[in-house]
Amino acid sequence: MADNTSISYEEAMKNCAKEPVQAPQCVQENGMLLAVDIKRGGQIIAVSDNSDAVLGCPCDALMGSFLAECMPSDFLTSFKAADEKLKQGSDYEIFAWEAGEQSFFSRIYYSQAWLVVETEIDVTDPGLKRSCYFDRALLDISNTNSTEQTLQKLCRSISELSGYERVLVYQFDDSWNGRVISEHTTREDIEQYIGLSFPASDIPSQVRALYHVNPIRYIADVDTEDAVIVYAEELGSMALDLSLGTIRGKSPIHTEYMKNMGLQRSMSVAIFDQNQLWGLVSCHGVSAQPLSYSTRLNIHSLVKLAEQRLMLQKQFEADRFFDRVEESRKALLDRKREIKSPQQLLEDQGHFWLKLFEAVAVALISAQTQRVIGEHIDVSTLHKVRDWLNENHSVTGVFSERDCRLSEIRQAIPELPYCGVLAVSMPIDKRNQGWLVFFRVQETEVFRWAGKLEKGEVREYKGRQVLSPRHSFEQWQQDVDGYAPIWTEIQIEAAKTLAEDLAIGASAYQIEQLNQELTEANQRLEHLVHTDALTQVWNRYHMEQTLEEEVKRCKRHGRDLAVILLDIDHFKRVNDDYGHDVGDKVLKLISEAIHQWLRSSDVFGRWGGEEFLIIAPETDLESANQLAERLRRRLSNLQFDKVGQVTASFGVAELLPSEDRNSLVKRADNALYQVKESGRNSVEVSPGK
Ligand SMILES: Nc1nc2c(ncn2[C@@H]2O[C@H](COP(=O)(O)OP(=O)(O)OP(=O)(O)O)[C@@H](O)[C@H]2O)c(=O)[nH]1
Repeated sequence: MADNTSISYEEAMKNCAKEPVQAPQCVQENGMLLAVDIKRGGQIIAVSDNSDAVLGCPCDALMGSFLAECMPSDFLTSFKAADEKLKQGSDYEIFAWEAGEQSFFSRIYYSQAWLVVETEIDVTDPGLKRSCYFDRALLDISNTNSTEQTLQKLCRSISELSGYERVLVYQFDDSWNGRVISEHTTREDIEQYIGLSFPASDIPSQVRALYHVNPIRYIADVDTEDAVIVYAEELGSMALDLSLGTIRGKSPIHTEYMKNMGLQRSMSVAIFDQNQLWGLVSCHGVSAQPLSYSTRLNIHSLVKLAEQRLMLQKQFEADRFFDRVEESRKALLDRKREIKSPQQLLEDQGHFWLKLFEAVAVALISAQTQRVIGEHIDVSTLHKVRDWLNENHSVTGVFSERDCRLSEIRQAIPELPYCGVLAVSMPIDKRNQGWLVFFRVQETEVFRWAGKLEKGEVREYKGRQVLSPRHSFEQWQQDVDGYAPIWTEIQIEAAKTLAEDLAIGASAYQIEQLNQELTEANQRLEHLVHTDALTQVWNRYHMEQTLEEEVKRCKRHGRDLAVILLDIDHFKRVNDDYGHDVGDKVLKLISEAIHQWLRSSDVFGRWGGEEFLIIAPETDLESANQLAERLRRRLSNLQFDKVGQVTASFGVAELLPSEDRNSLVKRADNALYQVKESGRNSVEVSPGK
């Protein structure tokens, strides 16, 4: 992200990435190295030329001899145990040993078939009461409650423990620029880097890769010459891989970089988040001062403790976030409340989600639904978003984007004013995939860089263009547009969970809708089964059932029950003279009229053709007779379009204690027949009780 686009800069970056980050044939002079051939019984095949200064034994004397012959017994005992552990699979082992008055630390590891032994004298760190500091530091760090606090304590503790004048923590961004998020300095004249960003090129990829192998890099003193490793003659041009070591030689470019920064010594320790390089603790010293191996181990322990605290705090933050997500889920899936449509659920929860996801708009887009909470987005744009998501991301069901300039969705839908998009599919059904989509606006990201990578800082090194170590760490500010804040893993996970819940909500709602439709269909069916299609009064089936019930009820309670059977007179003529349609209309009008003239307790239905039945509960024969007479008169007074007057004949019967419904209707029918026989438009009563 550095402000450099020139070809020479990019080439130089690439060349830098090829550059080894160590001088392979050297070790720093604070320790000595020897390598042995295990197959040849531990014969020494490489020795650094400072062996005399560290072990008191010159290089020539060690070369070709066997470990068992030239190393003291205390070393050999510890070495044996450590070597066993290496054989069991550990990458490296360390152990302390003594010879005469002197204490030593050795670190052993394999470089291909050779076993490498690095040894340092255990110097006493001047002015430090290490154990007390270390214990205090452990307590301090383990009692911290926030990332900021943890890192502050870590920087301060390391500085106190080691005497480094500046200890800082870089956190990497997704482009591997390191931002200084915590810093402790011991002197006022030490420049502060807090808040500044160091470009990715300062810690290139091969350096970052090395931290995965060996999380500590220690430069004892930039000004001392490294010791050269001498190899046994028969090995020709071999080179040991010292990646697992701590005293590997300084790369000239790194040395120069440190000098430009005004540093005499440094140590950096990687901080990991689940095997991902999260950041670096970088310790800077402006004066030469030895740092014992054991203090370096202590610093590593503190970093490991802080790493645990950071991850715990991160988990705690994630838990808090998920607690809020859970709150929302409960509301979405609350079975006690009425079942709501997905749109209603979005309306209920949308504003809460906007805060939770730091978004400006959230939309639910499916074939049936387009609903947005927050900033307005028009429907046609929402359709395009859905179509684009269906076409490009329906398989994974997730799409997240933060970069305006690279965003495929922005290129496909230029009118979409957002560059931050997080979309998760709602698995309602495969053909009709719905999407829950969050939108963020672009924000200006401010970088305060420590120094500027200028074209002029590309230079020739070993015949090719490389980046020159920077001379200037002077601050400059760069405002980078075109990004929305990054969508974090937990936000993506939470969005997926909420979309699944919404999909469940949508299904429940669909089922509820279907149930309602089914109930309505059943009601319609019930109506059809019991109603006469032409006149919309009860049909014969219903009338028979009702009469059966009424007969039973009236007998049980000893109540009266009467029926009136009526038949329209000469109805055939109506059909013949005016047509069937007119006949139908007359039947409908007569039904409507009689229905209106009856009491609500009377049951009126079509018995067949132009014949109708009235069931009159709680009605004796005389009352039924009067009712029939009243109906006959009112009917004969009606005037029908084209047809004019229409009359009907009535047969009345009351329920006798001994009879059933068939007999009751039969007697009414007989009475009706008599009316028809004797001239029509009259009422005849079957003899009563
Ligand atoms: N338009 C129409 N006519 C019907 C319907 N149901 C029965 N009819 C007619 O009603 C007439 C009944 O004729 P008939 O049984 O001879 O009796 P009528 O002409 O009414 O004479 P009487 O009952 O003796 O007074 C027939 O022409 C049937 O076709 C119907 O749903 N619509």
